[in-house]
Amino acid sequence: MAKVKGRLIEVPFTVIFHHHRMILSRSWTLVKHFEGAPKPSDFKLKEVGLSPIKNGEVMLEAEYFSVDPYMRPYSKHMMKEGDVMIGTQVARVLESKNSEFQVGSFVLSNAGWTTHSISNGKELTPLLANWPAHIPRSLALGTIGMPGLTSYFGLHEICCAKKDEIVLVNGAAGAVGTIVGQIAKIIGCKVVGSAGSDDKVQYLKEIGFDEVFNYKTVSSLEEALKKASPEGYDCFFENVGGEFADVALLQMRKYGRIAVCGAISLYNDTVPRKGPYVHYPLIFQELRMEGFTVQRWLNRYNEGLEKLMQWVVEGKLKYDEHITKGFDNMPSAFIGMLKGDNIGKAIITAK
Ligand SMILES: NC(=O)C1=CN([C@@H]2O[C@H](COP(=O)(O)OP(=O)(O)OC[C@H]3O[C@@H](n4cnc5c(N)ncnc54)[C@H](OP(=O)(O)O)[C@@H]3O)[C@@H](O)[C@H]2O)C=CC1
Ligand SMILES: CCCCCCCCC/C=C/C=O
Repeated sequence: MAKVKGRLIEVPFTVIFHHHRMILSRSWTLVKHFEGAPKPSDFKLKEVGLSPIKNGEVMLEAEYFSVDPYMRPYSKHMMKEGDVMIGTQVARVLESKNSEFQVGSFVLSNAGWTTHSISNGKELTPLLANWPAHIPRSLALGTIGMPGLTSYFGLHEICCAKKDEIVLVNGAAGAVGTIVGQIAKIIGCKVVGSAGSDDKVQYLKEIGFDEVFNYKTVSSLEEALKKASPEGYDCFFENVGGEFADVALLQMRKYGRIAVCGAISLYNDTVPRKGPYVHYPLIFQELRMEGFTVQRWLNRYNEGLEKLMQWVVEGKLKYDEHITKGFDNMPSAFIGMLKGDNIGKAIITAK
C-alpha cells in the first residue's frame, strides 16, 4: 500500500489514479548543509509520485536547469537539510487546469532541482512572448534571464558606466561577467576582465574584451591590473571578493563606482577573513561602493529582458553555455561551476 504524505506518494508503489498516469518526480535534496566546498555526498536523489493536478494547477516537466553561485550561500539561509535544492528551471507545461498556462507552453519555475512539479501558477513566469525559434530557451536561465539582468542593471544602475570610461569585471568568463563586458562595450567603454584559465582569456578577447588576464597565473594582481589599465578604473563590477577586491580597490580612479555583485571566492569559507579594509580608497578616491541583488529591479525585468533579447538577436551580445547533459549530473555540474569549469552560463539538460 502506498503511503500518502500530503500531495506526495512515496515509491515504490503500484497505485494508479483513475484516468491519471502517475508522474514520477526525481529531486536532488540537500543531505547536510555544506561545509567548505560542496561535495557529491551532500546531495541525495529522491523519487516521489505526484498526485493528479487540481483546478488552478499545472503539471510541469523540466527541460533545462540552472546552477548558480547563489545556491551556495543561499542554501544556508533558505533551506533545511533534506529540502529539494533551490533553483530555477525552464519547464514545459505537461497538463493544465489553469487557463493562464497552455499545455505545451514554456515557463520559468522556481521548483528547484526537480524533474516534475505541480504549481498553482503563482511562482511561474512565462518565457518572453514571441521567443524566437532560433534562440535556445536555456538562455532564459542565463543571458536573457537572471544573470543577464544582473549584468544589465548592475552596470547601468550601480556602476553608472558611461562611454569612454574604463570598466573592470572579475569572474569575467562566467554567466554574469561575459554579459557585463559586452554591455560595457555596447555603451562604449574600455573593458578589462580577469578569469581563471588561458582558454577563458582567449574567449573573452574573441568576444571583444580589450584586456584580459588569467588571475591564477599572473605573478602580481596589482601589476596585471596596472598593465591592463595604467590610468586605473572608473567602474568595477565585483563578482569575486577577497584578495582581488582588495587590490582592485586601490586602482580605482577618483569618483569610481564599485558594484558589489558577488563574492564567489568567499562562499566556501568556514572562517570569516580579515581584510585590508576599504576605508582608505573609499575616502581618498571618493568612491561609491554599493551591493545589490538583481531582484531590486523586479518591476523592470521586462525592460531588461527585451533589451537583452534584442542585442542577442542583433548579434551584439554573444552567448556561450557550458552544458551538462542529464539531471543525474546536477551535483557535479554545480560543484564544477563553483570550481570554474564553465565558460558562459552553466546549464543542465533534463535528459
Ligand atoms: N547580486 C546578484 O543579484 C547576483 C550575483 N551573482 C554573483 O555574480 C557572480 C558570478 O555569477 P555567475 O556569473 O552566475 O557565475 P559564473 O558563471 O561566473 O561561475 C562562477 C565562476 O566563478 C569563478 N570562481 C570560482 N571560484 C573563484 C575564486 N576563488 N576566485 C575567482 N573566481 C572564482 C569561476 O571562474 P574562474 O575560472 O574565472 O575562476 C567560475 O566559473 C557570483 O559571485 C554570483 O554570486 C550572480 C547573479 C545575481
Ligand atoms: C529559487 C530562486 C531564487 C532566485 C534568486 C536569485 C537571486 C540572485 C541573487 C544572487 C546573489 C548572489 O549570487
